[in-house]
Amino acid sequence: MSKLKKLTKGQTRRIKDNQAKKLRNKPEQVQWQDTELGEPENGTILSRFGQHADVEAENGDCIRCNIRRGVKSLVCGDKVLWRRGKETQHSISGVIEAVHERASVLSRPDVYDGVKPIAANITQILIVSSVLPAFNPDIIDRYLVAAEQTGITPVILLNKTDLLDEASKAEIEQHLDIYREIGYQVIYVSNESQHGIEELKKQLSEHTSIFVGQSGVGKSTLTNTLMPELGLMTKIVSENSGLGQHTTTVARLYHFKQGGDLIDSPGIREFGLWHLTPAEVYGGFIEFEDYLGGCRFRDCKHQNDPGCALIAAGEEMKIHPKRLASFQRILASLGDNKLTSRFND
Ligand SMILES: Nc1nc2c(ncn2[C@@H]2O[C@H](COP(=O)(O)OP(=O)(O)OP(=O)(O)O)[C@@H](O)[C@H]2O)c(=O)[nH]1
Ligand SMILES: [Zn+2]
Repeated sequence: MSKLKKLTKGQTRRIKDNQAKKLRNKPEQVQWQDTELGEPENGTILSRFGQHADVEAENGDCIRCNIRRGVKSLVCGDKVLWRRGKETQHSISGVIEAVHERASVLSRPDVYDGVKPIAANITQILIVSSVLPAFNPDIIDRYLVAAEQTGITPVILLNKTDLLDEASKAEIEQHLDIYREIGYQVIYVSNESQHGIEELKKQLSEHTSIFVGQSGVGKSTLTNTLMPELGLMTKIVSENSGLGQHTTTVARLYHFKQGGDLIDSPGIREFGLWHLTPAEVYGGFIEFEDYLGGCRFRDCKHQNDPGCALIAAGEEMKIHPKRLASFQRILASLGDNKLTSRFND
């Protein structure tokens, strides 16, 4: 362990100079007087960048705002109270005063703060799967566990149904029926044949959704099918210098024409890869709840331990053996049942 050395005078001065420089380089900070602001209005955060956020007003206007210092946490999807600036010559045209209570929050692990919220008020997580890359129930189960952690409803989507042949269809349908029996909703779609797209549009219309799933299952293609105008919009924003860098990394809320919202960002697409504890995995297999605490040993690993209530339930077909096997594989993959995280390594 190295001891912290006292800073020299020169080091202290350089740190101060750097801090002063940072403050000078800060983006435009408008100091609003109370009389320069309109009445508080409700709005939704479309995207947050550092000291600023884009708010959507109830009339659909998009206004770039400052954030009051008292607002401790603000992310895409937050419902806020904000005030419009009466002066319109600034690029920043309002102030966010307060955040309404969140119905849900999606957070990712963070080395400094433990967890960091990245989006709020998501009501539905669409777990996208396909036949190419091969249908993989273990990955779906892992996403289900992560979704259950957030309390946000997951829906399972099988994409690329145009690629299903008779043999693979029977096998996959059988597996998806297991999810239906547990109580999850399953939707079949294809971007290619448009099969199920109308049903999907209906499913999205009353919700704020995110698409998750392994690479190549068709999340981007689905987004393009549902929002053909989005590809164009992203391009225009990226070309508008100064804003482009934000649009590619920061979570942003988009509207579907037919109703409903989508939140997307590279960070959100990493959802499900975040660390899990054995207890979280157990909690994420919702049909195992009845057996919680029923094992003979308190530290039962549910692998081949004597008196394991889950193994007994699997043998009696009270829980599906395929789900039990997947549960056991996920637990084993956590590595010695210790916390594992790519972020905390
Ligand atoms: N046959 C068929 N191919 C599809 C369908 N949907 C998407 N694809 C193809 O699948 C490939 C991967 O699609 P993407 O939309 O890039 O997948 P993604 O999930 O966004 O992948 P990442 O961006 O890596 O996370 C592309 O070549 C698509 O053309 C479909 O319904 N049927
Ligand atoms: Zn057990």
